[in-house]
Amino acid sequence: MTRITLPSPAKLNLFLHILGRRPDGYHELQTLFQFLDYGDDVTLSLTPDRPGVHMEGAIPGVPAEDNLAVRAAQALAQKSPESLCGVTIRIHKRLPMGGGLGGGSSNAATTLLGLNYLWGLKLKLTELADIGLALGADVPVFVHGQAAIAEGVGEKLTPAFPPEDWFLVLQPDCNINTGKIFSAQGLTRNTPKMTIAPAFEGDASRYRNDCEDTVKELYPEVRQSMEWLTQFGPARLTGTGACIFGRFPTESAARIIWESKPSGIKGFVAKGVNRSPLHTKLTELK
Ligand SMILES: C[C@@](CO)(OP(=O)(O)O)[C@H](O)COP(=O)(O)OP(=O)(O)OC[C@H]1O[C@@H](n2ccc(N)nc2=O)[C@H](O)[C@@H]1O
Ligand SMILES: Nc1ncnc2c1ncn2[C@@H]1O[C@H](COP(=O)(O)OP(=O)(O)O)[C@@H](O)[C@H]1O
Repeated sequence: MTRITLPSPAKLNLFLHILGRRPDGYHELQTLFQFLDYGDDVTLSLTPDRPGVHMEGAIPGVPAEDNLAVRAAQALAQKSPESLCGVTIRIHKRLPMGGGLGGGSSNAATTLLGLNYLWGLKLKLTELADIGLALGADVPVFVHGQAAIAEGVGEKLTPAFPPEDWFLVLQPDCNINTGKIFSAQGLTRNTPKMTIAPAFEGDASRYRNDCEDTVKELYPEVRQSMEWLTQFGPARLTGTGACIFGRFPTESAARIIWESKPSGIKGFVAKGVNRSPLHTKLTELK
């Protein structure tokens, strides 16, 4: 096979607690990741006549050399001593950038797994996750493809099995810089570490996103969307935002609210899944 198109799903942080700050300035987290059956598509085409890693169709605002998918392919190529044939990467982007849905990290993970397959490298998931961690804290969970509680800065993963509900995700019209949120003065940084059952049957009110108050204060667009969605039930921020989500037991319940949303706000309805659609697709191919 010389060409493959693979899903690159979104993630939600169903909760995100900040436990403290490390001496290097990074924050210790405890967060629950679940995937959505919605995301980008990544097409990888081997180019035997053209060595190197190339992008086809640029992503606005992201130079090819900074694209996490390109960087992932280059890092993977370095792992292999034998000469590999070139690759062209094309990304069909549906996920907003800087939305807290992990699109860039997911593109990197899909590229790592896809090229491991096309190049026949046979690296283990743990090896691919290590390569991915150097690109971003969220890459390893996408590489492993199982919903998980993440600790540390996101690298210590424990498989989790939260309910696979439906979500209405709203995309407030602002781009949030993760570093700005983590450096905010009023950010909660002392949430106690919890013991969490993998089935995650706990009382949801014990869990929250510690970035939420800071983000709502700095970005009124997020506060307004949150106020609107909260009319129908609890709404929460994913990652450091800007996207927020509400949870629903059925697709139709989520769609009814989606259809009544204020004009101008973007978003989508998707199902939460504990196994990444990327891994489901790769299993079908093998
Ligand atoms: C917090 C999460 C939860 O999923 O947010 P989202 O990116 O999804 O919104 C991620 O772990 C984000 O991880 P990652 O994607 O690696 O963060 P980056 O954008 O590289 O971080 C930008 C800056 O935020 C700060 N930062 C980031 C992560 C962390 N655990 N502690 C920090 O203090 C650091 O100053 C870092 O330089
Ligand atoms: N393939 C990519 N897709 C999206 N963003 C990318 C990509 N490669 C690099 N980036 C950069 O990573 C940043 C974070 O993007 P993304 O992972 O989509 O959001 P978040 O980390 O908030 O979930 C973007 O603002 C962009 O500059």
